[in-house]
Amino acid sequence: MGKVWLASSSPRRRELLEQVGIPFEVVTSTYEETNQCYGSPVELVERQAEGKAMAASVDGILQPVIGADTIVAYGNRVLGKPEDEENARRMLHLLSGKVHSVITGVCIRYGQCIHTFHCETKVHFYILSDDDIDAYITTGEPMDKAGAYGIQGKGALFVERIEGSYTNVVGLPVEMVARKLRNISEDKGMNE
Ligand SMILES: Cc1cn([C@H]2C[C@H](O)[C@@H](COP(=O)(O)OP(=O)(O)OP(=O)(O)O)O2)c(=O)[nH]c1=O
Repeated sequence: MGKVWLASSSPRRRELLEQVGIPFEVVTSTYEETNQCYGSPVELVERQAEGKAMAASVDGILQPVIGADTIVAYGNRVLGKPEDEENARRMLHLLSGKVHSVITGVCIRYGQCIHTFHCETKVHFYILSDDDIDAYITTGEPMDKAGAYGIQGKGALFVERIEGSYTNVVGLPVEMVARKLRNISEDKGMNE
């Protein structure tokens, strides 16, 4: 199948593909994200993942193009990346001592075919003090991450346990992606 094209500016998604040895190139996507939830959180992330994959500047290529979108869902609230430090503080207060979901939508566009799926991980947070939250915000780590924390960084100290995929929380469920890519390439082989 050769290299996949990753329509993402997220360093985490690159690192995850590198970690498991999936060869890739990064391409830019002109898709404008929204956290307006017109349907369920799953519909939102899947639609945004499709938008990112479809808006990647790779017309006519024969390799798979991957777009992904990660959000935090708590009750009926959808948390994307915080707009500012105050917003990050509010998000972390909301998640303190509670269980939330991290949902990543993934779209793999391959020729005329679009394969869209999602992965959900439940994350249990310890109770966080105001001091914990303030100290964390000064690290700058929350600002480019959905839900205002990074499980792969200092945010790990907030997490009591997770149920489901760890890589999904970091931004790309690579175990699902690898399996889907293998299925896609096997189907393609059979159809040739
Ligand atoms: C919950 C959580 C999220 N995140 C990150 C993963 C995603 O990069 C980010 C959510 O933002 P996204 O909009 O999914 O992705 P992005 O804007 O970083 O990259 P692109 O749209 O170009 O693909 O939050 C972590 O790194 N660690 C975590 O623990």
